[in-house]
Amino acid sequence: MSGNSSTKLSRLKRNFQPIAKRLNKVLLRIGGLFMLILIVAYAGIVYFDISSGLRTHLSNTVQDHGPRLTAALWDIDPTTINEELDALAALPGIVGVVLITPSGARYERGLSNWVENKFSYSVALVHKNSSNTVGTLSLIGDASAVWSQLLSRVLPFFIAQIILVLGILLVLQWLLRRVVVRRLDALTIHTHLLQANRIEKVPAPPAFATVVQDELDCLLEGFSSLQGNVLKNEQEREQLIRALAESRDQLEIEVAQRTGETLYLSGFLHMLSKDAQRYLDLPLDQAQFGLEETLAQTGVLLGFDALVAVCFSDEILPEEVYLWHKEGRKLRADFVLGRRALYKLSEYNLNHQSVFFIDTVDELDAGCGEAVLCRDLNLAKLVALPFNFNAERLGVLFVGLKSPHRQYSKLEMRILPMVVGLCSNVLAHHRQQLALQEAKEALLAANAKLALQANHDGLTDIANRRAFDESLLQEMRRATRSDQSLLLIILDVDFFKQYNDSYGHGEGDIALKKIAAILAQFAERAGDCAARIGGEEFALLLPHTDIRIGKSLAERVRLAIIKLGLLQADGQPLTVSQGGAIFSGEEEVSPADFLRMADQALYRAKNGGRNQVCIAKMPNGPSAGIL
Ligand SMILES: Nc1nc2c(ncn2[C@@H]2O[C@H](COP(=O)(O)OP(=O)(O)OP(=O)(O)O)[C@@H](O)[C@H]2O)c(=O)[nH]1
Repeated sequence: MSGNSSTKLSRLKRNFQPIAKRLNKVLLRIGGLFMLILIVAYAGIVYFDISSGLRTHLSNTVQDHGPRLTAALWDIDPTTINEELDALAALPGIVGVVLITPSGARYERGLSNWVENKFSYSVALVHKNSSNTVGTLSLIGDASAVWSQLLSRVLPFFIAQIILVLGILLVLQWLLRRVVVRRLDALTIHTHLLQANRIEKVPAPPAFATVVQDELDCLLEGFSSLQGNVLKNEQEREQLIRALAESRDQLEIEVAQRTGETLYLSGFLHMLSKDAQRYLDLPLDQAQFGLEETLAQTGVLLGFDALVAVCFSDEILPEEVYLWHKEGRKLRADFVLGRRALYKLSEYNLNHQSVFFIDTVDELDAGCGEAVLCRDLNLAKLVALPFNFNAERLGVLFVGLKSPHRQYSKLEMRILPMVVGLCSNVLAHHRQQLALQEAKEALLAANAKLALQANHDGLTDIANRRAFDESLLQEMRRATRSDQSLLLIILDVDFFKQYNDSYGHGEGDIALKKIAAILAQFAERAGDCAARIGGEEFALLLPHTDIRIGKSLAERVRLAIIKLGLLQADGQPLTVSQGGAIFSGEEEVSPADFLRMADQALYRAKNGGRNQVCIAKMPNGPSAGIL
């Protein structure tokens, strides 16, 4: 306890002590007064008792000695009178004897001043026979004996009274201390300890046995009320704190649960998003495995027994079933749910994407798709979650349980739509990918056809003029870069007009095709090009071919065409004239110049009698001119 608290306690005690002291004084005075009254009363009683005893003693003495003294006075016998008087004076308690005769004679023994003595007894002595008074006898009692006797009797009483009163006072004081002062102390301490932060540890205030309407009672009542109020407030506060703590704990539990759920959900979402990402990277033919992996992960995580994603058939694909089963069970081969064959799965559920529970599999028709599914997969209950994509009914996800007692939890029912969302996205993506692939293939085919049409000659199926021009430019650049020679041969069918005229255009076309096919055989290397560049005019572009090889090759072409056996109407074989040119890669000529060179050589071949080969070199080259 601090110094300040001690001072406070002392001050409190000081404030209450005068009450106790006043009570002590009152008790002391009442006790003293009571004792005094008792002693005085007792002394009075004793005094009267002693004095009356003395009087009785004197009276009895007179009774004893009176007759003899009366007889002696009647007989006037002085001796006897004196003897009797001496005898009387010698008696205890008698300090003086006075006898006065009618004649005035006076006999005295001992104390003579009897008038002042309160304890004297006088009696007239009367002769029994004559009834004459013969004298007056006065006996003087011993006052000192009375006082000493009084003292001897009152003193013990006085002492006893003092002891008794003191004892009573002590007892009263003890009781007062016990009942009042100690309680005052207790109240003081109680008051001091009466603080809000330790109110529950403060002992109950002392209780008085009797109801005393004084300030202590008021104080006590006040303290009790105060403590009661404070305790009540404290209890209410504790209840509130407890309730608050309980609410906080509950809140913490809920937060933890929600956090757990959120973590679980986010983990699940993470898994799904990873799966979704994975699907994008999967080749088309592996989408099924990817989806079944997702179903497996979902089933294992949530503790289901089977997950089946049924994707309805459409114009592109037949019905697809993606399955995961805990024990590896498979579905019957002829299992078909179909877009409209769903048992009990109402139109409403399908249209509104709402979950449909099939709690009792036994209620299903034996032949329906769900019954087959449950039987094959040994399931007791199903939940069906339809899924759409772009307002198109895409399919249904079935989540099956083996035990009829296992329930679908709220958390699961929050997660499953995510799986459904993923399924619908994956399947839609899969189908879109397939459709896209088909479209792409068609486009590629169309493009290829177009490219073919753009670069190929429709009649002869070899390169056309456009492709030839590109090839010529390309190969001239390459020849320049690699410093390699490039051979260009222009071929023109001789007297083809006659042939046409003789056999018709159809036969002419056939001849052109056959010639083109021969040319294609001589342009098999990479970079070689056989093209139809005019009506009956062809070109051969052969990289890495020098003049010697070129001449030999042109000769073989000429012979090969003759060997086709195409004959003019006069029996002569259908021949071609060839004009060639060599580009060494060094000359600075354009494709048009190069082509013109070959054309000039062809012109010379025609003029030279046809069915022959003329090959020219660049005019600025080392061997320019016609060979
Ligand atoms: N059947 C057919 N004939 C064609 C085609 N293109 C051009 N011709 C014909 O080829 C002939 C070319 O005749 P000309 O230019 O007079 O030359 P030529 O008769 O071959 O005589 P020279 O070239 O001088 O030997 C024409 O009759 C054309 O009708 C074609 O695609 N099909």
